[in-house]
Amino acid sequence: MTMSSILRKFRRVASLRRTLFILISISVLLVVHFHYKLFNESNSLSQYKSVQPYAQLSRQCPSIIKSSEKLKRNVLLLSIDRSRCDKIRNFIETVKYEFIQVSKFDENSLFDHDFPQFASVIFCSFQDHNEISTYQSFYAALQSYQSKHSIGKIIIANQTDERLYSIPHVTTSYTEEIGEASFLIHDSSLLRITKAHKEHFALSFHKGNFQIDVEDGVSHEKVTQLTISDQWRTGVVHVCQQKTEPETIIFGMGTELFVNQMLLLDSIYYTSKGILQKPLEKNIQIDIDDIFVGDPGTRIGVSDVDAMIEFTDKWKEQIPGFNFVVGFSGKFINRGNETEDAGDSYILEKKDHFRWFGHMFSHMKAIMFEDDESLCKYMSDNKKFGVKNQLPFETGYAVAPHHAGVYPVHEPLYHCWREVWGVKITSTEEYPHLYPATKRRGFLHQGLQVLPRQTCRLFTHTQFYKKFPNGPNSLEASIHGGELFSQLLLNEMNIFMTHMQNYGGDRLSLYTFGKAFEFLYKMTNLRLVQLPTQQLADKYFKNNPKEADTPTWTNPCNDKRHLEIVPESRKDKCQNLPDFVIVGPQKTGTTALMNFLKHHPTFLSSYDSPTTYEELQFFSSQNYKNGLNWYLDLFPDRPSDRKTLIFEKSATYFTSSPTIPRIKALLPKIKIVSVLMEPGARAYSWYFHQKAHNIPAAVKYSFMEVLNGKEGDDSQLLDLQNRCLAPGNYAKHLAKWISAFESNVVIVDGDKLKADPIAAMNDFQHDIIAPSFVDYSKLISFDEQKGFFCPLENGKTRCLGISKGRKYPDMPEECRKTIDEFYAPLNENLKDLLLKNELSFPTWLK
Ligand SMILES: Nc1ncnc2c1ncn2[C@@H]1O[C@H](COP(=O)(O)OS(=O)(=O)O)[C@@H](OP(=O)(O)O)[C@H]1O
Repeated sequence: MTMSSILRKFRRVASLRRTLFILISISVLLVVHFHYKLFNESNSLSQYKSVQPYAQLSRQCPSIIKSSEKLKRNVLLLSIDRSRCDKIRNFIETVKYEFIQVSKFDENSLFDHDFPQFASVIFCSFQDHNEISTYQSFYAALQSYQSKHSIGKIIIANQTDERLYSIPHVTTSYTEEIGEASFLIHDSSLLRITKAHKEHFALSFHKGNFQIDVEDGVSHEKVTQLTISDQWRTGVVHVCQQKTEPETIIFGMGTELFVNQMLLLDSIYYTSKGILQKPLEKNIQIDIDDIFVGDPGTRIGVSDVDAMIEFTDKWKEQIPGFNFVVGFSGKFINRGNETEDAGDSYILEKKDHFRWFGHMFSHMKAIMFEDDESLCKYMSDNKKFGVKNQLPFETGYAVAPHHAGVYPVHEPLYHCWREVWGVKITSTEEYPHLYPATKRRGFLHQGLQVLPRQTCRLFTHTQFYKKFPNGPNSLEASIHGGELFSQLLLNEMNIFMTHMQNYGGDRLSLYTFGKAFEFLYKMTNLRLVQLPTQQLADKYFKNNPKEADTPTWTNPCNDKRHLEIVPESRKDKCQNLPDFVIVGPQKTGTTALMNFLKHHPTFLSSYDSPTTYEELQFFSSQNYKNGLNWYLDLFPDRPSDRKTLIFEKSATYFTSSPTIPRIKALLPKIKIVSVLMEPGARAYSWYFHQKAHNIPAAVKYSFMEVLNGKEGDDSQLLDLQNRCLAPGNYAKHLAKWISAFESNVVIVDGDKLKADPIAAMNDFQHDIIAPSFVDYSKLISFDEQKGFFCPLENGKTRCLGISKGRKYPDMPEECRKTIDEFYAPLNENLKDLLLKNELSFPTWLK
């Protein structure tokens, strides 16, 4: 090699180095600049503006004196038009206060001895307050209740409020403006969650806001004030208790503004004298769904891992117990570029800074595995990876890859989680549905505690601030008073799902949560804390005992997103759910009806259940815990070549209280078939049924003794009497079915079904709108030996077994008289109910 060629090469290398140096310097500058931009530049919504300071007002109303009364923890929502309460009800449901909504203003309906007490009163609009106060006796009774228990009231401007309303001591003026205002929250006596702010902050607001002015001489607190076009207005006002009026908190704008959401919580607390309160401490957990899963260029490197650790340490100071909870799929380690592979090794080295849970080895959906064996094997491979790398596992917790398998439930996932990992807790955003987020709930299934999970709008593809869906402002809005802020404010517990990609790129997760925590702590006195997941789950289900139960199963066919996460082989199953259910009551001829329908070409009955035979008793018994798939597997496939109505019958449904909401949730449009036999004959038949099963009280006491049982008698006798007679109060039970299923309730005349089933079955085909009509005289015939009509098979009658159509003596006259007297008024109620709902009368009722 000549000297000149060496020099040329040296120059080339030097110029390459120079270029590299310049490039690196530019990138460093860019990174520093962008990092600064992202983490230090304030956004428009949280920015404090320097407007002309407004005189700070001092507290005028007394500080809260906590009540020692044992009032029921209900919020009373009052409105003439129920829909005006929709937004407030949604808010109350989100924070999980119990509530009673009243829209009929007869004092007896509110204050009779059954009516539960309440601890806070909300008028859902100014108009409602105005109009309800004209129901004088009701309003007086309400005020006397409020004064007796020192309960204040809250009045909220609604978007339907379009004129001025008179509220005692207050004048309201309506403005149509929309725009940006400078806000100020004064230090008033009702603040608990909300922090007072001497500085002003900018906020955009919607159409329809009221300015509230209080009469001179009436003590009050201006809780919020805002300037619009340099004019000061009062947004929320607290009128202290007056001689004749309870204290009143008036919201000049609805509940959409986040400031008003905070203040509404505080107002409920204040007006209920502390009876309705939510803890100031909230639980948080941030899961990282899929470490190691992602295309090269989208993954995390060493510096990203360092940033995660740095933020963990910083957040630990504000959030005791904070750690990211990280899911891993071992197969994908070292599948990135060189920098990212270094990041993979580095996070394993720094494993103790995180809490880990196992995904699937290759991050496949659990629903791809139809059987337990292959799914469990896949999970085991991932566990081996975790054990080999000595990852500190978060005991008993896991999340399902791709959100699939937790809800709708994929049973093998539950099984393998328990077997391979000992999982006891998981979380999902799908129960009962992804939207609305405010209605997400937890549940228990197969020994697992399933917690609700929240979204923070960071998905695998959300990597860069500027490319945030709908622009960075939409992220900022969510953080500063929008969706993310509301979740932190309103939910007692938030498990958020993030992804590895949100820690690479612009590290959007660190940015989003950093800003969200900052804003929450600036605006509120709330404090966040993270618990180990087992403690979190125990706490959640203790605080929400109603959710510590089997989920209320919903139909995946009615939710596109749910249907997508049902295993391929089961996707069609929900098409087989029944079109009608014969709900009973017991001993009215329901089995005969079912049997006759089985002989019709276009009615398809459910299969027998392994335990309860021809009755599935899914909605009314422990079978409900077996899960939806158990129920679905008890129905035949719906034929594609002809129209068919699928049905099941369970006579226990008629009187069972959990059944109606469960059927309604799964099959909102289903038809409900009830067979009504003369109730005295039904009671007599039921009594002999018990006797045949050697139920001691039925063996011991005659039917007359059962009818005559009175207070103080043998408890077994009274129990038998109640179970014998109560189902015959048809009107009481039927009213509940009609209220839930309205015109979809079909009545079958039980006496006619027994005496003239050909006519009864023809009526039924008409009422249920059968896909094809058959003449039942060709399908059934009277069987002399049985003494009943029976279906014909190959020209011969095939009757029901000995337990249906028993032989027993006719009812003694004395009993008939007593039972007729008992049911006479109840049958009158039934007549009224059927008439009101345009349902036909059974012959025995006429
Ligand atoms: N065709 C036919 N065959 C047999 N039995 C008939 C028929 N039609 C109506 N019934 C009456 O049905 C009564 C049994 O009612 P259920 O089937 O609803 O009883 S159960 O609740 O399912 O146990 C049964 O009550 P008992 O006579 O007391 O056994 C019958 O009165």
